[in-house]
Amino acid sequence: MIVVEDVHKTYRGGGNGEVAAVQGVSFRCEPGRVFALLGPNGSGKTTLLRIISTLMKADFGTVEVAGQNVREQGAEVRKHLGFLTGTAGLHEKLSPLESLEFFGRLQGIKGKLLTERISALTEQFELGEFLKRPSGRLSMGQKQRVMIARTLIHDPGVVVFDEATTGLDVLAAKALTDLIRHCREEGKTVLFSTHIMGEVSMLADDVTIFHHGKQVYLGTFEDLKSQQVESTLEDEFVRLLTSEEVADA
Ligand SMILES: Nc1ncnc2c1ncn2[C@@H]1O[C@H](COP(=O)(O)OP(=O)(O)OP(=O)(O)O)[C@@H](O)[C@H]1O
Repeated sequence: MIVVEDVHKTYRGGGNGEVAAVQGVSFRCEPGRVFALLGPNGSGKTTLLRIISTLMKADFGTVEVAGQNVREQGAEVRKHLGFLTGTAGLHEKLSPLESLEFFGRLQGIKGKLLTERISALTEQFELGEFLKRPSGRLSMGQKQRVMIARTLIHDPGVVVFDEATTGLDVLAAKALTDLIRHCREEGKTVLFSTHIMGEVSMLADDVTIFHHGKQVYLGTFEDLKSQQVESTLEDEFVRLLTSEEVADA
């Protein structure tokens, strides 16, 4: 479970003055459901996901992951959470096996348990053929599978994907969408960000739409569809964004 309550974050300094990236956001992601954070570029998605993943602190508001407060119990939160971003990379010289061992140890897993986790993930993501090859010599799709396995090494109950399909071809993107469905079947809490409505309609049970750091929609995907005014969901997404701009003006 992820509970986000009235979170605010403003970037200060850096030459561009103040940027109010997240402005009073609240929602709840339930176990066994997939929650999508949909928004255009610069709407605050990454900022919020970094706060949820303990990589950044909010100015105001609270976030709980698996019942733990991200500000006060960061280490505990990280035990329950896997975080994958589209910009994540692998150390070129380390093999997938070495990466998995390294990240497993970082999560406090060792010995027989670590060996068992690595062999389960090797099977699930078909890493066997290149498990000991330096990562610099893997294809994009192979690297992506290793990064997913690395994210899941500690079998987290909560999984967060930040624009994780960016730059992937259809097969690699499909592997990721299959994984998201698999996580839901296993009863995990899944939160993913995207700027693509098609990914939301393929995967999400619940959705919030971000614009300029504020929520212009929060509810189930079914309700979004049933309240739709425009003929396509893509047009409905644009309508929700532009009506918020009009309201702000
Ligand atoms: N470190 C930073 N310093 C100053 N401003 C920042 C910083 N990081 C992000 N911003 C600004 O905060 C706003 C929200 O950015 P964020 O990256 O959270 O959005 P996003 O929805 O993830 O965008 P994208 O889809 O392009 O990745 C943007 O206006 C961005 O320029």
